Amino acid sequence: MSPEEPTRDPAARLSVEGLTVAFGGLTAVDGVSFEVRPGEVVALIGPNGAGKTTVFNAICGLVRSRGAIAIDGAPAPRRTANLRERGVARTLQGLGLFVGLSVRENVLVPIADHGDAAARVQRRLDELSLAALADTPVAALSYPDRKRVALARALVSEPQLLLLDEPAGGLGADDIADLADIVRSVAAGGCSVLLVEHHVDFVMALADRIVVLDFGRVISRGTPAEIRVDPRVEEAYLGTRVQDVRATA
Ligand SMILES: Nc1ncnc2c1ncn2[C@@H]1O[C@H](COP(=O)(O)OP(=O)(O)OP(=O)(O)O)[C@@H](O)[C@H]1O
Repeated sequence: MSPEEPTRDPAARLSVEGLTVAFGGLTAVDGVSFEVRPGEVVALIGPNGAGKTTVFNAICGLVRSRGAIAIDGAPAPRRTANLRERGVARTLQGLGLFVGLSVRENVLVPIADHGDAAARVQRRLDELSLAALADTPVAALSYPDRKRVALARALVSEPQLLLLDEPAGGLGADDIADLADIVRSVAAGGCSVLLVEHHVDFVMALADRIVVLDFGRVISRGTPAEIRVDPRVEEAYLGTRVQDVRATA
């Protein structure tokens, strides 16, 4: 296994090449390259501060970057507002929900001007077991329920590329298992998924491929089975998460 990017796939849904992001004197992301193919689940993992969220933010045009980011072979839009038109949706670590609005109103936001919006919203509410909470204000929901609302809101626009920032964070084992099922079914429908995640068991069970970052650079890439036995990953984590990685082997 090598941290080098394999030959570029012209059919990649997301292609990131030589991505570099600097904040003042700090190079937070340094020459990162990877691809996500249609229907594939790719996870970005790495220790705190490795640059994972910055890669996401660069893909979404939220930070200035160098290098090339392409969606379906064409340069990614530089403005977040245009991502949806290109079939991209993301969830945020902070969820970004309108807590005074109901579940249904929150999920409606991205497609409010579509003629079939109500039916599409209902379908996502059913799929994510949120129908019984449809008219409840988000402020009254538990954190796991709020996370499902954020996922429903991302899915309602029927994205071709779904970016998930720490989707398992703050969830218990049952909710994580449900989440893995939902992500698998989204990918089985052809949507590509890129996720940033600290929950190693979740990643190992779900991802087709993993890209490991440390200090802004790709230090390893491969299947979960390859990542588990890579000494470079162990060295980067230097602690309990490596034991987690091994425990699932
Ligand atoms: N807006 C910013 N201004 C300055 N430095 C930043 C900014 N955003 C991130 N950084 C720095 O860039 C580096 C990468 O941060 P980033 O949040 O991408 O890491 P991460 O791998 O997502 O970490 P975590 O797992 O803790 O969320 C860190 O050193 C961080 O302090």
